[in-house]
Amino acid sequence: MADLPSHFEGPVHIAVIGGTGLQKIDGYVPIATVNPETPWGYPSAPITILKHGDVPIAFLSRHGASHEYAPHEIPNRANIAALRIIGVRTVIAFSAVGSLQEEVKPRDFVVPDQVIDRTKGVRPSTFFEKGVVGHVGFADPFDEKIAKVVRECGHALAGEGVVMHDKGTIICMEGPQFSTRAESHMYRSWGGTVINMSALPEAKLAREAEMVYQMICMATDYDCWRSTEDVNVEMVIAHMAANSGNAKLLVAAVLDKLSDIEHTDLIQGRHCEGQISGMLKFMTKKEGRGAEGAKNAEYLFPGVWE
Ligand SMILES: CSC[C@H]1O[C@H](OP(=O)(O)O)[C@H](O)[C@@H]1O
Ligand SMILES: Nc1ncnc2[nH]cnc12
Repeated sequence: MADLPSHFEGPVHIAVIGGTGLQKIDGYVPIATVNPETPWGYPSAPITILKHGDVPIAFLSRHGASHEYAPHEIPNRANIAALRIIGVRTVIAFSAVGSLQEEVKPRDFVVPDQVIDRTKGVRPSTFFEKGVVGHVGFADPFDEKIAKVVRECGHALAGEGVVMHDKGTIICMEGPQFSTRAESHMYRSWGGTVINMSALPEAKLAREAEMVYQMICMATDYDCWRSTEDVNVEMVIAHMAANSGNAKLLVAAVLDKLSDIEHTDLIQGRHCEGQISGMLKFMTKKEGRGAEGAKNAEYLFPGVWE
């Protein structure tokens, strides 16, 4: 990667954020690595730009190039801001999750449609502060249009052994320790389908940044509610490694589908455009706006205060 250009001309509309066990995606030619410094610092790793026909793809490793960031240390604001500044409007986020339901077996995929926040407030989770107030709708944290594409791709790969669950609620816990048995049972009673440590604030920040965001989960364990074998890191890594072929097939199919001309407006996030930036100006009156907060919002949305 060292000798790749550190600049890429032209916007990249689609990004994949890879998580545990998906630190890179193979089969694509890398054409650049970019590492923008944002008002919130640098992303967790340089962003690789991959050649994919006429529709380049950005890839970012959530936990860093060597998995050096624990879930609570991930520079989520820098990650989302850096993707936004290079043009990304659609994020496919991949996550290794514990299953909270019998029918979601290790190595199955889930396209979540809801999330319950069990993080502990220690992660910076908004771009809007320091004299700029913004409240965004988050009733449906993921994007139904992208979810539909992911589901279709998943079901089309059934012959390859891909098992896809069309809906589900993620419990996003703080970690880095796994849950207690009592917590795991409680999450089940809440209707949780799967559990991870990284859906939030990533999804909230993507919403604030007017980006289309959909997580794809792959189950790696039954957490600790099932009283069989309790989750541990080796188990997570082993299932991820064993099924990484299918994970990559699925991601590739989704990228191919999203690159179709019919999805141009979707991947450019046209249906979200202006929803957040349009609201900011009316929220905090000009005379009360903080210089730093205003400058940060301007970074995300050039011209927002005009
Ligand atoms: C290694 S087990 C816990 C770890 O795995 C998941 O990572 P990611 O969502 O980035 O795939 C989970 O969220 C935890 O961060
Ligand atoms: N059981 C679990 N709890 C939280 N995050 C996870 N990631 C994978 N398995 C997990």
